Amino acid sequence: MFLHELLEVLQVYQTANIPTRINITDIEMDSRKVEKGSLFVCIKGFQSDGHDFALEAEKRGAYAVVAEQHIKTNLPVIYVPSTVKALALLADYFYGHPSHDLNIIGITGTNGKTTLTYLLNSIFKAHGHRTAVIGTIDMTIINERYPLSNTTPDALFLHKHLKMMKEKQIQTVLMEVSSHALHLGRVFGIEFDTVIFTNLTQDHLDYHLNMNDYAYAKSLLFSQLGNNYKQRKTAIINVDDRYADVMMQATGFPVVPYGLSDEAFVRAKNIELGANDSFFEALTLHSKFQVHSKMTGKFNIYNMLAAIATSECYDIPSETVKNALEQSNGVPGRVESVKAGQSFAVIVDYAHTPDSLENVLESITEIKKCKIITVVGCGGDRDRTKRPKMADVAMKYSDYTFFTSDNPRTEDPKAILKDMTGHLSGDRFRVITDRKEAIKQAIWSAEKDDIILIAGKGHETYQDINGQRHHFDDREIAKAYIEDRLKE
Ligand SMILES: CC(=O)N[C@H]1[C@@H](OP(=O)(O)OP(=O)(O)OC[C@H]2O[C@@H](n3ccc(=O)[nH]c3=O)[C@H](O)[C@@H]2O)O[C@H](CO)[C@@H](O)[C@@H]1O[C@H](C)C(=O)N[C@@H](C)C(=O)N[C@H](CCC(=O)O)C(=O)O
Ligand SMILES: Nc1ncnc2c1ncn2[C@@H]1O[C@H](COP(=O)(O)OP(=O)(O)OP(=O)(O)O)[C@@H](O)[C@H]1O
Ligand SMILES: N[C@H](CCC[C@H](N)C(=O)O)C(=O)O
Ligand SMILES: [Mg+2]
Repeated sequence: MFLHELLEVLQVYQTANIPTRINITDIEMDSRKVEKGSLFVCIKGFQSDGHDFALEAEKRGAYAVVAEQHIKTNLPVIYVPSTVKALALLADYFYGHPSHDLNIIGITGTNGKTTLTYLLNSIFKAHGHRTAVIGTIDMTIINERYPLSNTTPDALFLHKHLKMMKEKQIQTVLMEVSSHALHLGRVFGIEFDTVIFTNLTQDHLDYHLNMNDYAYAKSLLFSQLGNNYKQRKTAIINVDDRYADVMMQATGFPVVPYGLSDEAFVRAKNIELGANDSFFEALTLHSKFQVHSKMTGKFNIYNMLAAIATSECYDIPSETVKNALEQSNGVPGRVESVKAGQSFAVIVDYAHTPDSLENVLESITEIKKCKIITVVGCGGDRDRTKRPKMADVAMKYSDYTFFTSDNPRTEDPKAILKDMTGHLSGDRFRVITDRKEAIKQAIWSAEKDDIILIAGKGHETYQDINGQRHHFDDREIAKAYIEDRLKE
């Protein structure tokens, strides 16, 4: 592809010093991946600055560089105001606008994104679509799984893999869109067809200045839905959330409000929440049907309503939606039971925010027969202000809590635990830094009909300590200790 085409994409017309007939064979944002013929885009990061690697890119054979500040190199340099946006636009063009030919459903919100991608994936598959999922657990293209290091990968990765999906005749892509991704322009240039807002509660206040700043980042998904009103696009919004209006105001496209209040176009009535299942009657503008799901918790009713609202926009028959929801076994690491024949329940859940922890504990409280024992920690290098709040939530609902490490990352685990528990007193909790030991003690302390909640790491199969990932799976560890105890 000639450089002049890419310059047009960036609307850079003063090209006197740039030989425009250079043939660009690849676009890279990481100097270590540059090969002969690449266009290297310098991105300012949190650890390093891509502008410092232009020389390395040149040595590796780059043909040109895109930068937002002055750099020294013998290569032609295209200066732009934002290299992040330039990267997204270039990638979109270079890979042939793949998002235009795919049905892309973007989901944002503090909690429920992964769950919703799974529910929608089941529904769209049942409707006969070839699907792909991009999110926290991995990227799945039909049945092939690819690990990801971010919930929402960078723009270069996204446009490249959307092209791959198009080549594999994927029709529908279900994609989690994190607030970091929106703020850092990772989804810039992606043509979404449907966008969904689940909810907004506290998280990531290490990154966003405050809740309004966080809400603004989320609203970008709605404002970036486009402005070609001839296209069929929809925003599906949880109308019960206090930030619903922020999302609604950000788009001019039709909004389908869902929730439990009367304003919702897609609602649930006669909700019954069981220990391992739930029942409700779904009411939409066009249909009414009953759902008996294997998932429980009021928050999962919201997730199912969002899935129903979305399906209706695609005219998926309610029978298909009902069957897919009823057959869904939920999501790995989300309210996942660990069973090895013990007389008490063990639930592993990914709740890592005050609100999700409260939701899951509230649901467990509704079904409890005896004590609730919680094992929970907070991740390092993340929002510190959520730590005491999560501890308070754990104490509010649990008879006994083991506070322990999550992923300490580069922080001292003891300092994280001090942030969580420094203000607590009494004898209803213990601090055990070693997560394995905390799980062991929780399992050995449980009595018949108690419920143990192991929160925070869900599906994760590692623990990040000082940048080193060690194999660690709450479900495996819990199961092993239950089996040990049963042998006694
Ligand atoms: C804070 C943040 O989002 N950081 C992301 C960022 O990394 P960074 O800014 O540290 O990058 P950097 O190492 O400084 O590098 C800057 C530039 O220099 C380039 N470089 C660097 C070294 C070199 O030798 N040559 C070179 O060219 C890099 O390729 C890059 O273009 O860019 C990386 C590549 O895209 C991301 O993987 C990384 O996410 C890190 C791992 C992360 O933890 N992010 C979290 C906060 C995050 O994004 N989370 C959300 C989910 C949140 C949620 O909703 O729960 C997510 O979407 O994952
Ligand atoms: N709609 C919801 N509202 C509130 N809490 C929820 C909702 N759905 C799930 N949860 C809780 O939040 C946890 C995380 O759910 P899920 O993984 O679906 O969210 P997510 O938005 O993908 O999170 P992340 O930002 O980490 O990717 C679950 O384990 C559950 O405890
Ligand atoms: N996507 C979230 C995941 C948090 C999971 C929790 N186990 C932790 O490590 O803090 C984040 O990066 O903040
Ligand atoms: Mg997720």
